[in-house]
Amino acid sequence: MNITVQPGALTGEVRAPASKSEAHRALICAAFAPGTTDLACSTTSADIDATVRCLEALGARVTRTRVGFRVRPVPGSSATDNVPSPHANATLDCGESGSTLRFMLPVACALGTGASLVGRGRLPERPLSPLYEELVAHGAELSPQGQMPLEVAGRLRPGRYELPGNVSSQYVSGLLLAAPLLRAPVEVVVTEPVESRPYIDLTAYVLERFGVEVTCERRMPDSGRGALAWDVCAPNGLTSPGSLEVGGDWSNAAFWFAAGALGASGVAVRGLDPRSAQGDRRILAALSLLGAHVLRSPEGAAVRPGRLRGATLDVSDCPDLVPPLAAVAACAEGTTRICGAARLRLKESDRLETVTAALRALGGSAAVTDDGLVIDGRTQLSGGTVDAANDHRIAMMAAVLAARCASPVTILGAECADKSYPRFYEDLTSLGGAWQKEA
Ligand SMILES: O=C(O)C1=C[C@@H](OP(=O)(O)O)[C@@H](O)[C@H](O)C1
Ligand SMILES: C=C(OP(=O)(O)O)C(=O)O
Repeated sequence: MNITVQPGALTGEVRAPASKSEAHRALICAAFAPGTTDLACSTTSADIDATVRCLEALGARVTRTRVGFRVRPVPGSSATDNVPSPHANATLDCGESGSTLRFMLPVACALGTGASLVGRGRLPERPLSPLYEELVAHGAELSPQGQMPLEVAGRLRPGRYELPGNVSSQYVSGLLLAAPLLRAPVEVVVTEPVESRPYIDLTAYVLERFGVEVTCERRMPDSGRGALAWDVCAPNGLTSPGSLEVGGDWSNAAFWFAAGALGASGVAVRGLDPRSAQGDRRILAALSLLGAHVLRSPEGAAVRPGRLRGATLDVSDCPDLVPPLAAVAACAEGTTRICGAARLRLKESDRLETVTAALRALGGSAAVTDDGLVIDGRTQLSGGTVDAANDHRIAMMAAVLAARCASPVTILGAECADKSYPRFYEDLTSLGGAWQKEA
């Protein structure tokens, strides 16, 4: 689907969709915790649905309720023995979701009943190394990397796992989510710098809601290179909290906050926890640094335009904020340097290239550096055609940039927003955005 968004400021208030990062983690824990878990999760998305599909293929029963999901665990996850016995050799369809693949792979290895992981789009090309090698070193038998289906056999052993901190935090989260299934101590040692660290903390936070203690301490190994070590010991596996709320999604709300900074009288997003474990709530601090006016509330926040000026932004802990931040930087006076973003090359698209291409297509000025972007701001952009490159965050970035364009913005492949935010264009309309589908 190609759409054209008319120039014009957005204004008003929307409710944030449910956090996809929290939903993946809560669904996986619930699928292996004895008893029924009710997850309050107001919306779903293609990525969340991919995790649901994988858990159902293993034997969990997940139903959509009025408020979210009811999860009945994989057979065998009972209060007495709690030894899951999933469907053997299940096909786990991860769709295009990197989180689903990187979380379900260690989980499938820990279950030890064989599985076949499949996926689409850019997913088969997205890296698994060195998680792959660590899994093999601990008893998993995996078909060659880089091709799907990825066949899983063998059974993972507990113990000490070592990973670098600069490829994907999803590797660490996947091992932590698999650890309670092993019933013996698991230690994940991650060499610094540990990028996307808030996502690992979010995993620990959700595991703790399911009765699993996760500790983290800093180590200084003989090599002199610092490391963080996460320890999980869950001899009794997971315990369902009965019900759990999935918070609003700060990563997706960030597009509306960017629209507020680029607009006329501001945009508010409600349904966001100001104390959320999601690292992307730092969007507010970053927009303040760029000169926007931020008003926090217990329910979320509102952002109004200010005198926007360039800044240096280190995004190593919040890579998903780059598209909305780049949109604001493109309209801020002076130069913005985004650093700590090398990993953006490994997302749904090579996001350093696709953000740059999108800004240039709309008349902005941006260039890729070794670990990020340099953006020179303009007060107004021209408008034009952006290829979303099958990347939801590029489509949403282009849509909010229409606020500062002189002529319309056409987005090719705009439907990819469904990956994390199927209601995005409806919410755009409710904020006064005018758009139509192209024939
Ligand atoms: O664990 C998660 O939920 C995520 C971790 C991050 O990935 P990396 O750790 O690979 O940067 C982030 O970009 C992704 O959208 C979601
Ligand atoms: C990179 C993302 O997700 P995933 O890695 O789960 O595909 C994203 O949502 O921007």
